Amino acid sequence: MGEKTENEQEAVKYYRLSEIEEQNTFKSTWIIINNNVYDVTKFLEEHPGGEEVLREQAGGDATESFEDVGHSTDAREMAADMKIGELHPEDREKIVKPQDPYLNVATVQTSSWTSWLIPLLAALAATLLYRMCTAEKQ
Ligand code: HEM
Repeated sequence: MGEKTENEQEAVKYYRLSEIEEQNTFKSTWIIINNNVYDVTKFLEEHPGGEEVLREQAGGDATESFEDVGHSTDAREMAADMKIGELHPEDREKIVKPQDPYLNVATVQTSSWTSWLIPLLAALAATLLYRMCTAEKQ
């Protein structure tokens, strides 16, 4: 009793990202953590961190938020009970979130380039204006 056969242990259910993304409702809430898919529908109300944070991640990758909180071993064991499968290997690269901050950094760098160009132009304009004014007096 309770013993798993070799087949049961090996059988991993793979879900495509598109299927997981649909499970973002009250009726069914799935989240992805480290490429594992968890059905947290029944856990929403019990979550010590609140249901809101889980619903925000519903249907998507919650790895970063989950790790940021520094969940206990207990929490990880609870998660293991809710695991229903894994993200399809072909879809794993689609959820690489850490790239986003780098994209943001690039955007910030572009805007800082314009932020020194504008004062430079303003300074040039001021110099020209000053020269024009002093020229009139001579
Ligand atoms: C299956 C997934 C999850 C399980 C089983 C779980 C379980 C738990 C448990 C047991 C705690 C109590 C503290 C601890 O033992 O570490 C906790 C706290 C917390 N969780 Fe989760 N959690 C899950 C996913 C998430 C996700 C995805 C987020 C963020 C989006 C999150 C945010 C938090 C926060 C902010 C706390 C801290 C609450 C506080 O200290 O007041 N959790 N979680």
